[in-house]
This record gives sequence, C-alpha cells and structure tokens, in this order.
Amino acid sequence: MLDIRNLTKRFGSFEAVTNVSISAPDGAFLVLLGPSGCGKTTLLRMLAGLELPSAGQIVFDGQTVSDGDRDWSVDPAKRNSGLVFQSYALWPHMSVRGNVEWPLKVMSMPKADRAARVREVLELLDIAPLADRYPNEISGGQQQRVAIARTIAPKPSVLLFDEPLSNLDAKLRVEMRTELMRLHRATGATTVYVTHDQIEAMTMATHVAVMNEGRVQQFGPPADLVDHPATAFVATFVGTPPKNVVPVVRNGAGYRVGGRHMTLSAPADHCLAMFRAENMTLSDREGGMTLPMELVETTAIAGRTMVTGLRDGLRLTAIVDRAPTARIGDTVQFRLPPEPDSWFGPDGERIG
Ligand SMILES: Nc1ncnc2c1ncn2[C@@H]1O[C@H](COP(=O)(O)OP(=O)(O)OP(=O)(O)O)[C@@H](O)[C@H]1O
Repeated sequence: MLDIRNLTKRFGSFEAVTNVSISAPDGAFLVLLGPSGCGKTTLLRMLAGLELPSAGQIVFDGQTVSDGDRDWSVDPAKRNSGLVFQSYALWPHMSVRGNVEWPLKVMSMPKADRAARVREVLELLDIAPLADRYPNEISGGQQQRVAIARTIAPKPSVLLFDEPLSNLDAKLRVEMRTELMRLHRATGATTVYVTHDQIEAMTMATHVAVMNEGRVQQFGPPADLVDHPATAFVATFVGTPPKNVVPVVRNGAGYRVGGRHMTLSAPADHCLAMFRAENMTLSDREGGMTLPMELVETTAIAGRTMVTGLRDGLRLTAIVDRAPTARIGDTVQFRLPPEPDSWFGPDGERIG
C-alpha cells in the first residue's frame, strides 16, 4: 500500500504541492498526470526521498518513509524504491552488464547471485545480447531499457518513473509503453509514473491522479475520469478527444453561450456546460443551438471524422459520421445537443 497523507511542499513562499492525499493498493500503476509546472515531479521526488515534504507523510507498506511535520525522511537508497528519469544517466565507462550489476554490488549481493539476477533482468528487458556493449554503442531506446533494468535489478517494492519515454520517438514510445506494462505485470511492483501525456496515462494506469497548480483535481481509475470528470479542468484534460466546456451566462430570460442567445435551463447564472464531442453535430442551417465557428482541423478516426472549430478563443470538437465538405478556414455551424452532459460552477467544480 502506498499512502500519501496531506502532503505539501513549499519552496520559500511558493507552494508547489498542496495538501495531496492519495492511497494506492499494492501492485497499482499510479499515474500522476498534469500540465507542465503542476507539481507532479516535485511529488515524485518526495516519494523518492530526494525532496523533504514541508508537511504531511509518505507511507510505504505501513512504514512512514517521509514526515514533513517532523522534518524527517528515510534516505533515498534505504526506502526500497527505484527511480527512472527521463535522461538515462548510465555510467559511460561501464558496460551494460556493469551498469545493471552496480546497484547489486552496492547492496553487497554475493557474486553468483548478482550474475544470475543481471541475466534475469537483461532477459526480461530483451537486452541480453547487448550485455558487453557500452552506453555509447547502443541506441537511446536501448539505453532507456538498460536504465530500467538497472532500477528493477534490486527488486524495489515501489518503482518511480519521471516521464521516462519523453526522449523517444513516437513509434518507440508506443512500443515502450507496452513493454513497461508487461514489466509491471512481471515484477508486481507498485509503480508511480509521471507524465503530461493523457493518452499514456489512460492506457497504462490502474489509478490516475490529475493534478493542476499543485493540487489533485481528481483521483480514480482512468474510466471514471473520462465518464465522470469531477472538474472542468479534468473534463478538458483527459479523454480522446477531450470534452467541450462552454461558458454559460444569464442573458434576460435565456443564456449567452459562445456569443449567442440560447434558451437553456442552467443551474446558475454563471456556469460551465460540458458537451461530449460525440453528442455534437454539424448543421447546414444557423439557429437554435448552433454556433458559427471557423473550421480549423478535421481528422479521420476509426471510420468517423473529428472536426474542430475555433471562435473568440472557444474551441469545439465534434465527432461526426460524414466529413464536412467545408474547407479549413470556412465557417461551419456546430450544433450543441439540447442538454449538456454535465454542469460545472464558475470555479470549475461539478454541480450537475
Ligand atoms: N527547487 C525548486 N525551487 C523553487 N521552485 C521550484 C523548485 N522545484 C520546482 N519548483 C516549482 O514548483 C512548480 C512545480 O514544479 P514541478 O517540476 O513539480 O512541475 P511538473 O508538473 O513536474 O512540470 P514539468 O512537467 O514541466 O516537469 C513549478 O512552478 C516549479 O517552478
């Protein structure tokens, strides 16, 4: 069990992580997902013991490993966790075998056991034929495999990954994603994985914590975040495509929506309406629930077409059966369904 309790991290007067509480069961694949600067790396560094919390506790398997309230933390090397960075940081003067063996030497594992364990992890990561090469003699993707092999060799009970795939090309990223999931099943280690890539999060995670400005916006299984986003931020950050969120403001007897007067029944004078892309349509005629938008993107997906329009900073995406005949730059009418899928307050919290 990984328990994060009321964790806060301040750098001077700036709060990078604010009162985060998360619990993940043994063997979970927990993804910390959020935009740049939201505090996910700081949270991961606290889990690794590289950063002392300002307040709150981190508990691995019932044992407190960091306590910000008591200014106390277990040394990074002694907390049974392993960290894989975005940069591989392999020892250049050591062979692949030497790199993977190094942490086992540090923990004084007997020589014969070391050799057996190195062989096992090299095979697990499919890099056994590279054992005698040096880091500058292998590709970036292979270096990342070596870095992962080196981290899992001592069998840490918690594995920590900081955007480990961000230096790889798109095809290799997808392959490594599958590999990491296989590795997770093979080792059973509780894994915490930081990324800003929501597709990566949604495909790999058993649990996702969506973060924004130092706070956890929502924590749960990926499907819950897509089906029941707790905040407008989560609605616009996860899912393919993300949901449409449109400001709605009272205007006489009706409401102003995307610069148009509409008759809706909104729960408050100022709120945000969420519409799923699959419930939006395109219309030949203006009027009712339509909004004129500049056509900015069309993409074929799985036999349907994803159409994106932009107007005065409002971006709408619809998934439709037939591709529009209009061209990029033309005005097209996006039709909203009569009722939104959800309502959020002006603060972004769900109200319906
Ligand atoms: N040592 C530090 N001193 C001062 N501020 C810091 C320090 N480390 C991080 N911060 C600030 O804390 C905030 C969160 O940083 P963090 O690296 O955790 O974000 P992130 O979500 O991982 O972003 P990215 O995806 O860009 O790495 C940022 O505003 C950052 O500038």
